[in-house]
Amino acid sequence: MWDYVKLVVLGAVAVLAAIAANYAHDLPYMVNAIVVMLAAAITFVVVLRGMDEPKRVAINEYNDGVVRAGVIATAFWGVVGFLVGVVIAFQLAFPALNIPGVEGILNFGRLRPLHTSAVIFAFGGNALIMSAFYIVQRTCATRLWGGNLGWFVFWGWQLMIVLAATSYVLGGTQSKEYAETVWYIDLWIAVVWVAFLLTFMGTLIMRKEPHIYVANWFLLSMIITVAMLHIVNNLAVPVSIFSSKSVSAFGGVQDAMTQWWYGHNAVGFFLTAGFLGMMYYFVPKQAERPVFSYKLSIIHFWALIFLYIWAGPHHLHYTALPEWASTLGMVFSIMLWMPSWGGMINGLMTLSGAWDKLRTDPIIRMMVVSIGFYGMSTFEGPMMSIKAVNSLSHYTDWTIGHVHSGALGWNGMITFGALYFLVPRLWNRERLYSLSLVSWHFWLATIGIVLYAASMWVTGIMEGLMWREVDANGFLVNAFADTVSAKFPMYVVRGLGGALFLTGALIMCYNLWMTVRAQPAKAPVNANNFVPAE
Ligand code: HEM
Ligand code: HEM
Ligand SMILES: [Cu+2]
Repeated sequence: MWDYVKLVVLGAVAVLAAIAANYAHDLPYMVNAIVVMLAAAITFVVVLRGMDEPKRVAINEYNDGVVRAGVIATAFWGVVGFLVGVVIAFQLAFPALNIPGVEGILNFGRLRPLHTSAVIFAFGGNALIMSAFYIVQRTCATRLWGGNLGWFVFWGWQLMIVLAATSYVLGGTQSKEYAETVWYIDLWIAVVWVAFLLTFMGTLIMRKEPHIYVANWFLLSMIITVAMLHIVNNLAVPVSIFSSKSVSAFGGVQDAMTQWWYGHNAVGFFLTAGFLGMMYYFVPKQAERPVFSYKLSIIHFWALIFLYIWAGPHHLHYTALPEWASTLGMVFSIMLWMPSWGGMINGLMTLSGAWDKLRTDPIIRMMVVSIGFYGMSTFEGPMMSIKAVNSLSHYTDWTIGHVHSGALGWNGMITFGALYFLVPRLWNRERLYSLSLVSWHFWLATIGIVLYAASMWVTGIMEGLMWREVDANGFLVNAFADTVSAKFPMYVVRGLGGALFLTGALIMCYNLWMTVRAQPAKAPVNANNFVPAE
């Protein structure tokens, strides 16, 4: 019966999407409608073919299939996102790479949001979803709640990524940074995200373990806050149901403030709180030590979520924003330094008594460097939020360097650590294929990040100073183009740093692939964790 309902819904969606494609006002809308039509049609066939198959029941407590899929998606989108990053880095160094014939699709302006969304939402998002599903099952000692809802979240998220990517390159955007997706994709994100919340909450409620481990607090706060930020920032009225264009519910400085309330907390909850959830689970596991101070982790949690939400105005210093709001953002950002370092210390000190592992275990080394970069970027951030500093750093590459020491160092490295931790366990392998390849990855990534961050500090401070320089009569000394040409060598260095980082990620993919293919399986396994129902 349920399968018939699904078929009717999917069939209807496919037909409606075809009609929408026919009436489309613009190209991104039409292509998106065709993608939806194909996705619905493929799902229709999958459901239809599955109808005759005997239903199976789980014997194993955990639903690991969806986590395995998440691991593959994380690695895949990571490589795609880093590759686009390297391309746009070289486009900035060599403008000729904005190739004339395909300029409308592959120029810097179209590829930049493709990069940011690919790394944050496709790579980071899949990393968060799969770790949340893994961690919540382990720490609650129960199977993921909601039957196939976890799979809906997984595939719904991949569909979102494909829709976003195809619309960006064709010019579909609502021009809000990190929230470029047009209105109907935003609606879909809300649906998938609520399903994610339900799966996670349902599992927490069904838990067999009385205590809720702190990693789950971080993950849950991430899911709830992102839902709130996403919905408010994307409030808009579509121009037509057949158009990708919409009009924002906010205007002027209110629009800017809402956007940076969103943008800052996307960093605070998506790229920080969620990844801290990963840290609080995977670091103690890999180190085989308990969290250094559980009490500190609770203080860290409440202080972090209370302070983060107020700091958004530091993105709008010296704009039309009222002075008091800007000062408020600055003060909360500076206070934020403390819980951030509390978390860093808690992560690092978890290794106390196991420091020797730094020599023997390249995965721990990766996690430690990740926490180190977390500490560094959460020191740099509060400093940049001070108005006097921001008047130099804002609009310069210093911001870009700050972003990537957080993104590559913290988010990238902790995710790599988690992937190395998970693959042997999820595929029942004795060990990773090669630890020396992990070491190679570690060094390539670390050197890549250092090249990236250092070159951006140099260009950032240099261009900030050049923009300020005035002669004795008060006239500006440098034209904007002078700063651009002065930055050229450093842009090449940044591109090379990115290429090293990407190479490391490719080595990781090979290593993980060989772990699954070539390593002996552990004692008897029932790969699917399923048996026939009778
Ligand atoms: C191979 C690795 C990477 C390279 C080469 C790279 C390169 C770039 C480049 C060239 C830009 C545009 C800078 C500009 O407009 O001046 C950029 C922006 C950005 N990238 Fe990356 N990136 C990489 C990885 C990542 C990762 C892993 C993340 C996040 C998890 C990330 C997040 C961002 C963000 C948020 C921006 C926008 C920054 C802003 O507007 O201030 N990148 N990246
Ligand atoms: C205590 C923690 C942090 C504070 C107070 C902070 C503060 C800041 C400040 C002041 C800016 C520059 C705003 C501007 O001049 O436009 C900024 C930009 C940014 N930061 Fe942080 N930061 C922190 C941590 C992080 C971390 C850990 C990450 C990444 C994982 C990160 C990602 C970003 C991004 C993506 C931007 C660029 C936004 C844009 O203009 O597109 N921040 N941050
Ligand atoms: Cu911010």
